[in-house]
Amino acid sequence: MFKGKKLLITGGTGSFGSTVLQRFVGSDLAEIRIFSRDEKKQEDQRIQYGSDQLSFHIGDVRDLASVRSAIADVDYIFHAAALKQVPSCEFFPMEAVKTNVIGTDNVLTAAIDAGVSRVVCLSTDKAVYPINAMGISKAMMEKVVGAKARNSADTRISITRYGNVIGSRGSVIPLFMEQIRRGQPMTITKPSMTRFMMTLEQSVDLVLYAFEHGSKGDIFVQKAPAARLSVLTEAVAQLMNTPNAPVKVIGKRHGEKDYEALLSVEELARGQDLGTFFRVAQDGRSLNYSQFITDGEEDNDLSRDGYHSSNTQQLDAQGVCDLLRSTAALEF
Ligand SMILES: O=c1ccn([C@@H]2O[C@H](COP(=O)(O)OP(=O)(O)O[C@H]3O[C@H](CO)[C@H](O)[C@H](O)[C@H]3O)[C@@H](O)[C@H]2O)c(=O)[nH]1
Repeated sequence: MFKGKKLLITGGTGSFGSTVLQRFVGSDLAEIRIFSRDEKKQEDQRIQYGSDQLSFHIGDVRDLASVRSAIADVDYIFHAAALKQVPSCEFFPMEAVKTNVIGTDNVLTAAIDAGVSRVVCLSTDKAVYPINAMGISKAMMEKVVGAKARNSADTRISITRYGNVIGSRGSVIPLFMEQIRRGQPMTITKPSMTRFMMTLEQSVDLVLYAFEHGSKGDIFVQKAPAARLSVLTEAVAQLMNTPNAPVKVIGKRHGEKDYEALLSVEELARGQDLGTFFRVAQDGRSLNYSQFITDGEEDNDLSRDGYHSSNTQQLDAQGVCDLLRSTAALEF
């Protein structure tokens, strides 16, 4: 599928893009094109890989013209560019709208116009029952993707949703590690909070699965275990050989949830369980609702709970340690 093709990664200098590069540099892709705003991070990747297979485009998904020029002649897109920090999006919600909603609309408009054959858009568990600006903007992003997917004949667009990615840039585990190194207490917001835990490699697997199997508008979710924050600090302390490292409870930050959902009740009821993944197909009905009174389907069983970080498999400290040890981005 990839042989001789050109792949564009928006937000390609982030944690996800870097993991894709580790896997695909040297593959039979003709070109991997990185699209992002930060010239320094692009320069770092250019030096790190020193590969002719890579090309770099400076631009911003908010700017349709820059997106169009980067997308010309591309076959596939992984759309990872996003504002993703919960607290900062709470303070600057319109910035989240510009990047996550309008930016996605720009990427898909340009992709459809350019005849790109497949696009996978990355979303997050925070888009399910969203309560913060980041999640709300990602939920809107999913709606934009759904609408674009419905109306595009030649470009197959799907979505992946996943939870917290261990060791991703700006996330809590590297922060805890840094705090221990500096002899500071680990700042924990609420010990009983749970978060899904996925590795960067799993996030790439999910995108590749969606890329290969996605029909238009499909949402793919990877099943994942979760852990309480208290278990997370215990595991990090253990791996850093500081079992008695102090912890300071600082309270929930703006917009945070006690637990995250990867599938709503309705999505779980109509989703397909594929073993490792769930697939939620797009609702294929048109806006002509009157016909559904006669042709409509029975509601599925809505009695089950959604799929969330408090009812999935819960890891103990040993389980978290095993996961963290397998994460290349973390050096203990
Ligand atoms: O000093 C801190 C900072 C955070 N946390 C807690 O650690 C957990 C994870 O926090 P992160 O900041 O690592 O992640 P978020 O859950 O806020 O959001 C992250 O996960 C999302 C997916 O759910 C997106 O990927 C997003 O980009 C990414 O920041 C949260 O329960 C948070 O309350 C602490 O205990 N102490």
